Amino acid sequence: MTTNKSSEPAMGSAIQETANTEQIIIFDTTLRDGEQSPGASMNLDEKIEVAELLDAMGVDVIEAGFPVTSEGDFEAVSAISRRVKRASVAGLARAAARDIDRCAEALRDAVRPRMHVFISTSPLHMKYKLQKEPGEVLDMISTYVGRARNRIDDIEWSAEDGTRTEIDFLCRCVEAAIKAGARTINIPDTVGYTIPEEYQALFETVRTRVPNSDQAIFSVHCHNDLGLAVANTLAGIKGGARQVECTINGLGERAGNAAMEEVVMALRVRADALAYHSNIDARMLTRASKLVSAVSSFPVQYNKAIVGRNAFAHESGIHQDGMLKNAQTYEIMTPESVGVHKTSLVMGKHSGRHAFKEKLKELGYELGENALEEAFARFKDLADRKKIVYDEDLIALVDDEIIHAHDRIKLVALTVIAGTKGPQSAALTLTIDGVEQTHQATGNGPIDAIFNAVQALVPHGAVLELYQVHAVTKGTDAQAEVSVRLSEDGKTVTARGADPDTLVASAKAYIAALNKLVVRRHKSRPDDSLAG
Ligand SMILES: CC(=O)SCCNC(=O)CCNC(=O)[C@H](O)C(C)(C)COP(=O)(O)OP(=O)(O)OC[C@H]1O[C@@H](n2cnc3c(N)ncnc32)[C@H](O)[C@@H]1OP(=O)(O)O
Ligand SMILES: CC(C)C(=O)C(=O)O
Ligand SMILES: [Mn+2]
Repeated sequence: MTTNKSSEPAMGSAIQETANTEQIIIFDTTLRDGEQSPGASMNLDEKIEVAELLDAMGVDVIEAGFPVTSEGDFEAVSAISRRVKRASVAGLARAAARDIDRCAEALRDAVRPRMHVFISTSPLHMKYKLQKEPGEVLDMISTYVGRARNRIDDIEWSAEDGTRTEIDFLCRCVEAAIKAGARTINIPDTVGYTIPEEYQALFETVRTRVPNSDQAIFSVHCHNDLGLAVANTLAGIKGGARQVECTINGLGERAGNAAMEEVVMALRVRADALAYHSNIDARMLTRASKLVSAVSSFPVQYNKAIVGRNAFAHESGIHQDGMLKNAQTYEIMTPESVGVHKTSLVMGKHSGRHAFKEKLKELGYELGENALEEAFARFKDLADRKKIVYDEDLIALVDDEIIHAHDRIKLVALTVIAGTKGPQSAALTLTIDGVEQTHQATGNGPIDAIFNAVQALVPHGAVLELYQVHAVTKGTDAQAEVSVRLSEDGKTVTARGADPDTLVASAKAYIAALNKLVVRRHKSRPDDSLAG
């Protein structure tokens, strides 16, 4: 489906160049926090493939894993460190000697290694999880950030559960981390608890109150427990954060992390309101989404922003009409800008004439006004009965329309009683040369009953040589395509009928074959009457 891609910018929809805006560092944690999603484990080769794609698409920091957790994680971080040449490669470590030493070892071959040390700072986490006093945690920050810094220059420190931490204590922790050598300070919303205004204010306060805060880059790391991960991420940026931690498809613990594709495109599409940019090649977002979905076995929800299969699909007639006139009426970014080949105008029961006509044109059909109206009415009827109307369905429908426009026998109605308790019966109404006639017949099965009813209404001596059914498309609501071959006086005709109801398709096919036979007969016996 081709849509009119007007170059005229619509309000708020312009995709702007990023030259004069500040850069946001994109820290991808698909391979670490993303892999913490239950059931999302990836093997080594898969992780390497994802890391290479992240590197190619312009991710600044790739968090490759948590080396102390297992041999597999250690090997993944080591292997990715050897492969990735452009992005920084990060490994996670608790505030513990073994974690830090293992992490440094795993990052040994990285061109740009980063160690990410974390410890909880909220009263709840310190008391129940770590079972440590705040003073002990403060000391651990100094000790272990310092230990990490002795091994690697680029150290990030995270205040786990930062958004539920007392602000004075948080400021003291951040100050200690910077003093011990941390270059990046991450204040995660570990449990997805914060709201945008609060998160923005948190960054503003910490940056104002901590001495030497300008020596560090502040980072956001948001979880989606309340569905606010991306909103909070953007608020954190407004509060002064310049690094965003995110994952492809929003994969991550529980409800997931902020989705990279959403953050990147929010920055691009709303560059007028948010004066920042990332270095991500957005055209690779869809590919990355598909890869991560495949390797993690996590399906992408159909209506997922940016990368969901419906993100650029339109079914409603009014929207489709708008799209055909100017794509910006219903799209705030082009599908191409995120690597989707093109907008799709999905044909369904909400579609209108403009889209139907356009779709037929694309399939190679130019119908006159009357034929188009008739085909449209039949399409609506089909769409009412079928969830998705595929191109093949439309082709079957229009071919049927074109082929049968001049038929002398037409199907009007069919009611069949079938099931275990026979005999099966069919009540069939046809128009024969414009006159409506009905007959009820029984048979050995519903198809036999239908064919007997046809035989009664249009008596003929033709022999049924073939009856065959196949599905036009997939799914239990697929159209059945029935082929029927009849022979009479040495003449053989074959015809097809399609319908989601196999019995109706059978009746159509039989009637279509009779119509062809009538045409043949007509040539030798022009005055032949059809009705029985
Ligand atoms: C918010 C996040 O995403 S944090 C990252 C979460 N990711 C993971 O947990 C990855 C997988 N984890 C694992 O494989 C294991 O938990 C390991 C290897 C890390 C540790 O395993 P174990 O030694 O068996 O400890 P376990 O996981 O049961 O408990 C965690 C221990 O670490 C301590 N701990 C937790 N966080 C930290 C921290 N940041 N710094 C120091 N100690 C910490 C806990 O207090 C607890 O200590 P305890 O044994 O003295 O009570
Ligand atoms: C390890 C940290 C950064 C984390 O994932 C979180 O707090 O959510
Ligand atoms: Mn997290």
